[in-house]
Amino acid sequence: MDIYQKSNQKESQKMGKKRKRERGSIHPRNKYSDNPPDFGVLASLYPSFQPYVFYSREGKPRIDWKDFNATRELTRVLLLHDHSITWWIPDGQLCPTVPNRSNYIHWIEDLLSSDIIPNSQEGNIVIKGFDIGTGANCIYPLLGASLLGWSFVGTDVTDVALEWAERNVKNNPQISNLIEIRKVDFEEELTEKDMKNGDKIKNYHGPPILMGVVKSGESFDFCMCNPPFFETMEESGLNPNTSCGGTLAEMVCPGGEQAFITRIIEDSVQLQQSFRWYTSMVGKKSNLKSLIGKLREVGVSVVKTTEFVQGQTCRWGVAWSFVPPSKKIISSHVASKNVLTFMLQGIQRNFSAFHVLQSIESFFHTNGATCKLNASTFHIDIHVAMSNCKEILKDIDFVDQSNDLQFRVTVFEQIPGTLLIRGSLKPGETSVPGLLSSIFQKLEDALRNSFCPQKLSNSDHV
Ligand SMILES: C[S@@+](CC[C@H](N)C(=O)[O-])C[C@H]1O[C@@H](n2cnc3c(N)ncnc32)[C@H](O)[C@@H]1O
Repeated sequence: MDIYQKSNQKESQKMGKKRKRERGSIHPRNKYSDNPPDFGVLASLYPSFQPYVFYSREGKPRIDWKDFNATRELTRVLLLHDHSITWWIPDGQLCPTVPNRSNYIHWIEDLLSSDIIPNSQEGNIVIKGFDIGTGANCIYPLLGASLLGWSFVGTDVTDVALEWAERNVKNNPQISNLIEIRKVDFEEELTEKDMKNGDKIKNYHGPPILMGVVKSGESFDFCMCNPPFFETMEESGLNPNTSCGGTLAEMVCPGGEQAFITRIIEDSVQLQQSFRWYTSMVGKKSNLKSLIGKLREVGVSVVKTTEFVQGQTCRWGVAWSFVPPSKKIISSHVASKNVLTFMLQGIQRNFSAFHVLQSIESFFHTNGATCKLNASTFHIDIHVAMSNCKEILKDIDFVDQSNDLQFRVTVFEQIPGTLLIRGSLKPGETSVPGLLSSIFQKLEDALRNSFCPQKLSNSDHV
């Protein structure tokens, strides 16, 4: 290899790493994050896997991702080898990839251990999860129970999914007491014609999802869902590069994932804090945006999103809660000596952080202050000359007219729809006690009126 090829190779490695960083990557706690499965080693340990492994010209062991039998056998040996799970699914059922599904489990683990909402768990209580549409593969309960000791209710609607999920649980007595498979009862069966006409039906009208399935008095730490992504079976066949199987009932729902997840949101409004976190996987980024809008409309207290990237597959995760966020994050007017902050929650969808920044500038500007806006760092340096700013200082009776005030206001995006506004005195600057805080109170009222009028009362008590 000459030097040119070498540098080309280095360059493409660099580009590869850059692309990977840009697109996100496997969760750092994922078992396969530093150790991707070695098909050669697996083939030597598991003869049943051998026939599916071939070697590239460079001598790298590979499998044919379009061969359902190969992907199913890979999942079987990975679950056995790395998780001591005995597992199988019948032909044609959706075949999960283990590293990919593990990312979702680890993201939920992050949410549960974060202090975004207060942790209600004390002591060593087993975490309770609810897997909506667990499938024949029952992958999330099996992984969650074996990796983290979580307990699960896994639901489904089809006989084959329920029968095989039960089998997969029973075949693993070491964790079977942690998993309950629950049948979703419903009267009206969706016909194949209904499913195929899915693109004409935007509202979900299938079997119950949470309401009517969650029993009275039950509560869970989280729910999770890999929803039927597609509106039609034709749409589900768009990716010719993989063959993970998947039947009509597994892959398709009238209205697609948008309708399915919207129903989960509607159910969550009824069930409120019966779940600490509601979560779902989202297959299309365009759907994520409108789902976040819907979540803001129904007044959830927190929304979090993530990207799951595994090889060529990219999916998103959305999580929300009705539990009031930890005081630490949202407390209004946290005053340290020269720094004040307040949160603006429930900002209407059509407004961005930049709109808020501009509105802060115009608030001070129309009140006679001098402002210098820096759009790249989202801050404004403000100079309030007492003699020019009578309006803003009205009702503030302790002002020493001889002193000017210089401070910086910065806008931080916390989560979608929530901004943190921070005001800090210029280094070395001192202020009449309470002056900055009084000005800030006026700014907060003005911003709330402009950007989140309906949230005025809500934000007062969180
Ligand atoms: C895309 S598959 C996911 C299977 C598995 N969780 C996975 O990640 O591989 C969607 C599953 O949801 C089930 N399903 C559809 N509607 C449902 C409902 N209302 N309640 C529970 N499960 C449902 C389907 O039968 C199917 O098994």
